[in-house]
Amino acid sequence: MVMENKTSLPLYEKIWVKHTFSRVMDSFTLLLLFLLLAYRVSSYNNHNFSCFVAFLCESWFTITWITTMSTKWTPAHTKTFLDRLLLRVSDSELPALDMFVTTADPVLEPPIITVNTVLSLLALDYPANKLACYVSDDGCSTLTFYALVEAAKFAEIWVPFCKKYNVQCRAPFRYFCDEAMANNNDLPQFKHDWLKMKEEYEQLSSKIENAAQKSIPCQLMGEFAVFSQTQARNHPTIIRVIRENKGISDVMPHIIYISREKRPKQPHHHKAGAMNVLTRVSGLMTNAPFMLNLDCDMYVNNSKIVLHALCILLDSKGEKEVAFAQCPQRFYDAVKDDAYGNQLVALPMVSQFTMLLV
Ligand SMILES: O=c1ccn([C@@H]2O[C@H](COP(=O)(O)OP(=O)(O)O[C@H]3O[C@H](CO)[C@@H](O)[C@H](O)[C@H]3O)[C@@H](O)[C@H]2O)c(=O)[nH]1
Ligand SMILES: [Mn+2]
Repeated sequence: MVMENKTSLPLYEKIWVKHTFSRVMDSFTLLLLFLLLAYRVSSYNNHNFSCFVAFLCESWFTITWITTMSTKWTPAHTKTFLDRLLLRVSDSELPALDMFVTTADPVLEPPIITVNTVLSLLALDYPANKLACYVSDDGCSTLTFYALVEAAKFAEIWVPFCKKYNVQCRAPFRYFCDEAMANNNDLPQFKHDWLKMKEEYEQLSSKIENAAQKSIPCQLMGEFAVFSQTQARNHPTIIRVIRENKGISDVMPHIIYISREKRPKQPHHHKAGAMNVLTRVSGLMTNAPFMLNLDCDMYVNNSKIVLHALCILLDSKGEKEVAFAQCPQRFYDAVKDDAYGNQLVALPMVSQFTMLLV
């Protein structure tokens, strides 16, 4: 018997979920929809306007139904094998990664939220010298820049703390929400470090909060001077390296602030425009073969997420077939009963219910 070479084992596996019953039901529903449309066409009468409107609405519903169904047709769980990846690729061989965070408005998207997103990225379980975090600020906000400069200082203690105690959720505002976290580690030093870290985070929050209360968040001198002649929608490009990684022993990744050029009559193409600039600037500065993108109101809740994604992207099959890996989104601080439907829980239920009405 030949022992299987450990380095040739797949790095991920797709586990298909069986759902024959719901497939049969969905196919039946689709058949009913087509029959209904066929009936509308066959009984079409030029003078019956309501019949025409009904036909249009039902056609639209059928298209929406098919689109929704196609996303649920072949559900699968993806299982990744981190141990196999780490056997195959050593720390020094792991590829570099450029991480992009976009923010657009310091009022609608408070900088403390963006700061938490950035902190969760800086503390990822991945060699820090391979990581660069780029923040695109479409609001060209002194406050956002100030918050990032302060966050970079806090990160110098936050990142080692997360790694030392293997913290799972590395966005401090979520981590410190749960007092139980203070007691879930038996190391004698932990409680002391936890309290200190909480205090430091509260100081960072209040610094940013105080700066937000002022019309000018801080003195526009030194690295802030560049903001003295800018307007949110009329300014040249600003690129600032907030923190530079100093090599293999440094635990902090690069942090780069970018506010792309904006002119009043020039279309900026929203997030797509920002992403375009991020890829161009990072292409010149670090040019990593992989990119990770988060909105400013998201955070990483699994510190090994990059390794999981690499299991898919570096796998011999995945390498050829997969262009990107995306995590399912989970929502925090949702409004009771999801009144605005943000969590997309209601959509499948509504489409089933509408079917009943049809
Ligand atoms: O001119 C802009 C407008 C938006 N954004 C950023 O783009 C992201 C998403 O914008 P948002 O208005 O929050 O859209 P959402 O509907 O909440 O986001 C979802 O939908 C977007 C597309 O509509 C996707 O790009 C997002 O990834 C997805 O989370 C945020 O980080 C914004 O800061 C910019 O950088 N520049
Ligand atoms: Mn959003």
